Amino acid sequence: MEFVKMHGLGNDFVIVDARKSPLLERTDWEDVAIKVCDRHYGVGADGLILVLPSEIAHVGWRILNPDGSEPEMCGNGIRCFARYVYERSIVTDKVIQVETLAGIIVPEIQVENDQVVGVKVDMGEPIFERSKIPMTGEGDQVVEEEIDIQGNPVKITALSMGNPHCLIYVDKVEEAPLTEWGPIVEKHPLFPKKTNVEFVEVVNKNEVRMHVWERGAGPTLACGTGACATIVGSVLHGYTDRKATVHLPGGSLAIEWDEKSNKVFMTGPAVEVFQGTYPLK
Ligand SMILES: N[C@@H](CCC[C@H](N)C(=O)O)C(=O)O
Repeated sequence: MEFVKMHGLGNDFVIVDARKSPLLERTDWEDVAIKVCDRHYGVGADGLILVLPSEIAHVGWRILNPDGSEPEMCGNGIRCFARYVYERSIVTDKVIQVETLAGIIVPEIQVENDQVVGVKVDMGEPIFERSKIPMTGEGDQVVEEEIDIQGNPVKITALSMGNPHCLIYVDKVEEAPLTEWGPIVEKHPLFPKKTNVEFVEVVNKNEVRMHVWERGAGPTLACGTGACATIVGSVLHGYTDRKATVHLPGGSLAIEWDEKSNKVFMTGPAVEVFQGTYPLK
């Protein structure tokens, strides 16, 4: 299997063109993802991304987490995917429609002097309805809801960017109990499909710092959908403006929650690291 390794702010992916036989017919991609993403015995990545045909968009994709689970969307991954399909002329338009489990997502390739300098993505509208996040419990929206984590009362704000996110605001993100509470909240019974967990420190009206524990992956250097959820949640709380920067361990993302369209836009880099061949059985 030929692949390309790419990353967006250190959130890294193995990308495979699976549009043709025999890859198109494979039914064991969950197992392949577990093996390929392994950092000791595989290529090492935060996700496996497949390029697929689509009947309703320019191109289709699948993304699989390192544990083999299938998320609905991935912000950093879709920027890498967009650059991959554009630079290989799989899609020649700079505005690319991608069929995902979260609907059609539209990344736009940014070019300066014939070089791709970044990707801006129309990430669609945030979803607040509890049942659609999905979450169990009472009440329509989940803003500052108290849950118990190891005997500590903790306020959470939750929403979906196609995939579920649970925000926890902290004074200092460096001191947040990421690896301790992350897996507990990820698998909390309130989230029937599990959740991504973001610890957020508000710096000012235009900047936040965020560390993420990703569903099915653990701590990663960045999360695009998480950055979008962070700014949407921060606007709801009155902590930031609609246009703000999210600083992550791997770098920064520019996020805008547009008032008119209600859509969230994410802008950031997509970098190719190397190409290779992986032996599939
Ligand atoms: N890193 C991603 C999110 C990948 C999916 C996530 N692990 C999930 O299960 O929802 C991003 O950049 O958004």
